[in-house]
Amino acid sequence: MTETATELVDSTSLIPNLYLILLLGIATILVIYQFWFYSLRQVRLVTKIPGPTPIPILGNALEALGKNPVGMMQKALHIYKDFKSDTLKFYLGPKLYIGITNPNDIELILGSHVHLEKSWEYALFEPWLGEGLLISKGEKWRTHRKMIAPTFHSAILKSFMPIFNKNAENLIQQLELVKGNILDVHDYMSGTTVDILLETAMGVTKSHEDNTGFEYAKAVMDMCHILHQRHYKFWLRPFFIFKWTKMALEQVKLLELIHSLTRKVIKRKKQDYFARVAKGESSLYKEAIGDKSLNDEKLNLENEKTENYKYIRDDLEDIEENDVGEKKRLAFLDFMIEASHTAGNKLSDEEIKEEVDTIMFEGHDTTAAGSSFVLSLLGVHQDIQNNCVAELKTIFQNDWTRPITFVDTLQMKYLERVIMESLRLFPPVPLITRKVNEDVKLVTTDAVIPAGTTVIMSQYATHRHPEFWPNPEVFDPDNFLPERCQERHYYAYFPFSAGPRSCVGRKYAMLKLKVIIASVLRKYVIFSTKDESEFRLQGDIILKRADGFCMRLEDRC
Ligand code: HEM
Repeated sequence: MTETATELVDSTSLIPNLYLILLLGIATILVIYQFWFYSLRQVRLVTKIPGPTPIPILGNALEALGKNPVGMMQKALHIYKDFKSDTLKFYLGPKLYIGITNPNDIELILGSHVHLEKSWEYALFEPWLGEGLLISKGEKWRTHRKMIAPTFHSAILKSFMPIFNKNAENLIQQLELVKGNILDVHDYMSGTTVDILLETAMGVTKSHEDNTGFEYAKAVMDMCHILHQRHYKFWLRPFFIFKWTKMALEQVKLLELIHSLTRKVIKRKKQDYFARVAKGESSLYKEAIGDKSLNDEKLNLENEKTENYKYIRDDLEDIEENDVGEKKRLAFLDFMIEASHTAGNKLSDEEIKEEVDTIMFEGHDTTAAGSSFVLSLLGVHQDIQNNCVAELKTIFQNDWTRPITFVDTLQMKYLERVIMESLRLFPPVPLITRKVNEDVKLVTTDAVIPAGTTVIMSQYATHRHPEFWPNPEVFDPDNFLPERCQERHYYAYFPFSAGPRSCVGRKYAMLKLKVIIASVLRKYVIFSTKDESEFRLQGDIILKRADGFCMRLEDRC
């Protein structure tokens, strides 16, 4: 053989060798990875918990790849049904997630004063909400919650009734233009909810501030849209990737608009506050917290009474019906400014801004989806719609168009059950997560959830748990008759979460839902264009119908 021929043979035999070395290298890395992975304490502790088999390095991430929110929801439900287990585990990379659906286990997390920390996924909200109530932790969360909870006091909520009524009337005027046609009611609910929040949280209407109120409302809706996108397109979650996208530029603009208006309004509201103090006006916030400041023990008792038990029955019953005068009709923001000037409290302007932004975010999409599901279900279940109307007739008798009073809402017992049942089948927040910082021994299995794990609790799954709900898939408002509630495990139903970190706005939400839905029902008969089994759900931050909340409204004679 010539010298050139030998060189050629040597160089071609080198190529397969390189592949072989590369393959061997990868195999060795994978073996070492698997060895390391299975030696982790968190992995060893949960071997008894079932779940899809993770692949090296990626864990179970491929299950979600290429899926839109509808596909994600379907995939999650398939996995849950396939394993037929109350406890499931999965991994994103080496990160462990455990889903629990049995109320006895959920109580260990939600009922605890220890497991209060949100998981890292909530960081997505930080650029908008800063360290507002939804994501703050530790002492900051405790002190802020203590200051802010009284701003949702019944006396204050009652003062919002005229705003709820005025916006319900505006809604009806918009619906008048499209009655008889097929419409997506969510568009209308979303707009109305944002308008109501603008007024009740910030004291701003769309006509205020040279159109800035209008722009603000739109910016809130657009920001919610960006958050939803980042939620399911999980590769957009890390900021170092997201910051290169067009969406990030849009987010910067939207947040500039949102934050600058909030700051401007805070400045103006502070001047109003000092003017009220100079005039010696009495404070509704002080009335709400009572003369004594709330000490921790009282706060805990309040939590147990209201957060854990009362809202399942009529959480508004404790309010007397005496009118709150026009001059006292203030917004949450005014009350927060008062709170920040109440002895013992500390709340900077920036912190007030974060809390107002949090209310705008938390209160918007949740109630828009909640009310849209109620209307969709009433459109399907004509008999239940008729029962609601019969109740409204006994309340309003011959005066079918007058504004809805607070006392009226207390009498809407059947409608309340309808709303609760809708929140059971279609909870606007379909799952919540917590990071546990200590090991948690579960009640329903031998397993221990290791410290550092993200625990997922799905309202959607637990609200349909056959052990706790006799006909879980059937829409039956009587599930919320007092006697049935008493028999059921308290943590079988938690649309507003439960325990010390539950939704601070739940009474506000229930009151607003009653006014909006009763207003629509007084005016229109609702016809759904689809049967309930045809609703296509998308598992986003907020549960929605991917097929739209389509219905037709006809005049109720
Ligand atoms: C149907 C309507 C609503 C539903 C289903 C709902 C549900 C929830 C849920 C499940 C949580 C716990 C979230 C978590 O742990 O990650 C929560 C928290 C919260 N919600 Fe709501 N919510 C609703 C309406 C509202 C409204 C109208 C407001 C304000 C006006 C509000 C303000 C808040 C706030 C500030 C928190 C954080 C509480 C804390 O961490 O201490 N929510 N909500």
